[in-house]
Amino acid sequence: MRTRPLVGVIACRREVEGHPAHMVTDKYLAALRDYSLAPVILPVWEDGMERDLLASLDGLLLTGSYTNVEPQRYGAERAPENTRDDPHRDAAVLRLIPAALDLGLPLLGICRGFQELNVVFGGTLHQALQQVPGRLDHREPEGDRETTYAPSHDITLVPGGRLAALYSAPTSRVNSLHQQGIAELGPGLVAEAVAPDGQIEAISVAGAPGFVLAVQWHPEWKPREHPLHDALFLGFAAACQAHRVARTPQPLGA
Ligand SMILES: N[C@@H](CCC(=O)NCCCC(=O)O)C(=O)O
Repeated sequence: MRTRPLVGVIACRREVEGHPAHMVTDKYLAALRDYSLAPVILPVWEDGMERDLLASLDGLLLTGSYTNVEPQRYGAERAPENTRDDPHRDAAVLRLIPAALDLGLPLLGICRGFQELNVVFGGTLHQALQQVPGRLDHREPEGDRETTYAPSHDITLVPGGRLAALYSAPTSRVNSLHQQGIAELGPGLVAEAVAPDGQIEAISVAGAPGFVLAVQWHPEWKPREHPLHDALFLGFAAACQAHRVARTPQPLGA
């Protein structure tokens, strides 16, 4: 009897040894495992298989990536600083998100995944926050992984929001490894946390019945050591577990 909820994890398209490949860095998969979730890597195809894939899953994780959503997806000209694309992922995720929401699947977006949710809802992105007057430089600090994923700026949670319902403190301090960020928030999305410079750092979908949250930072980095990251994954895991129970036929008389 399967006990762990299955969570789809979107891949990035890469080339490995000259072959097209699908890639997910291990920390996303390890974080799901550490919260008793079973990760399933989802290929980034455009063949309409998303509903078949999602129908057997209990959650969807949209990971970060060093690539960016192509600017034409939100009607912008490419900025010179915007040099890394993944059109396969763009095409796949822009189909996966509506399908997951339609199925009522718990959804957690991280960094690029956060930006993807905004673009799917018709929002736009700053392509180089460090060039935007009044914005901090949100790019990752120089150093080893412990340095780059260490908390680097504060966030303030929006009182009464979905994120605040998971984590009671009004502020936290999060890591920051992104050059892009929300410019215009997509219609139907709700800001859940902001940085000191006003940059939106967490969003949810207005009226979504279940767990649908996306964050600009990286909670998958040692989540058990950071109370807010831990609260996010505990909330996501509980939602995926509830989805699995609801999907699993109960024996008569149970
Ligand atoms: N490319 C976008 C999103 C940044 C992002 O997802 N970074 C991920 C770093 C690698 C990882 O931890 O997965 C931007 O620059 O804003």
